[in-house]
Amino acid sequence: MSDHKTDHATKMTWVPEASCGMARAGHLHTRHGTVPTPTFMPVGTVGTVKGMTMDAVRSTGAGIVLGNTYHLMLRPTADRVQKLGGLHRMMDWPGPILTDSGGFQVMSLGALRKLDEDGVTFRSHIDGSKHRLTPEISTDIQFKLDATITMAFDECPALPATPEALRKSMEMSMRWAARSREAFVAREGYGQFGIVQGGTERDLREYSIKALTEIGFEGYAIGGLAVGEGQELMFSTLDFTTPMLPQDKARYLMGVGTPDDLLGAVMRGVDMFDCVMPSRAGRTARAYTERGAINLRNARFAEDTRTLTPHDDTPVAGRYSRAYLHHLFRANEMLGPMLLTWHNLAYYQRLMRQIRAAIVDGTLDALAVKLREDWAKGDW
Ligand SMILES: CNc1nc2cc3c(=O)[nH]c(N)nc3c(CCc3ccccc3)c2[nH]1
Repeated sequence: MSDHKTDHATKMTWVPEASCGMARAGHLHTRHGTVPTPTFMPVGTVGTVKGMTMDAVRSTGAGIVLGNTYHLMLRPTADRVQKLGGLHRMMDWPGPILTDSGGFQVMSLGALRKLDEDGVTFRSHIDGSKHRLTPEISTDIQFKLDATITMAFDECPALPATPEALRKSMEMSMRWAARSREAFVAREGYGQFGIVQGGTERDLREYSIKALTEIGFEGYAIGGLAVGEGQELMFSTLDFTTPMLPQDKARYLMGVGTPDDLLGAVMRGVDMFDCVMPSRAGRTARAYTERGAINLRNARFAEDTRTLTPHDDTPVAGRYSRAYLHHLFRANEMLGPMLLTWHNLAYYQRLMRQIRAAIVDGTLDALAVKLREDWAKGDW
């Protein structure tokens, strides 16, 4: 008797369109719409992409936004989000939403925590109250949030770590992945992603992929990276990890990254990305441009009448001078972080569109050379 739960494959599918070397262009079809990949997903941790209305987020071309089990279970709680109609209704975002499972945030945010085979007990960084996350609790919270894509509950070990410690952590995450899948309620157009662990060890990554693909998920995330290992180790880990993943499922590299990280990871077969950098940089006067990043608090921008980028495809890009943004940040005006977050997210979306178009017309290698040259040139 087959296990009906896992056989009842949800209709979330990733369909390839073109490839260029290891890079792929495709579409992710979900209950809340279809998203072209490669795609960059803005982080909306507590039900908001900080400083942005969802109309502004949509204007950048973003397709999927992220939410966070850890933050939302603490405030306003999963039950209240469910009462408010789920994240889509509460945030007024009709597109797909991916929520992380919370384990990563507990490790990096939760002050005191106790980890055991069953799950993790931790105290809220907001009011010190005690909470518990297990694969079942995390999966149920993501159901109440009405996440389009649910992430398996895992442990993301800090690097550097010994191969033995990485193996123990990865094996527990694989047991948790099976429990997460068991707790997942399959619905038309919804999906659950398994998270590959194993640090930078090829044999552990191989074991993890085997375990996850035997369980069967609608997509696979590469976890355990972007935790300080550096770009070289991240890329070398991708070099042997992505080829072992199923060709017909989306791959999501968690927590990545800078524009140069995105380019290199797409060229190594990754389809989906998330990173707080463009948003966080927007709040700290750091602007991403075609010529690298610049700090708008710097006095050299005080009378610089140029815009941030030659493109004028967003309400921000072609309208505001560097001098004005410099003034807003010096004056600590809230419009500064709002406009610069908008600009940075639009830059990331424009970059992903450029990369995707180059995959489709087979010119990705030439684009990579051009992008890296321009980033190295420094301000235009
Ligand atoms: C910045 N680097 C970074 N490395 C990560 C590794 C993991 C990992 O191994 N497991 C899980 N579950 N998440 C990770 C995350 C968080 C990504 C996220 C944040 C916000 C919303 C939705 C998703 C990571 N982020």
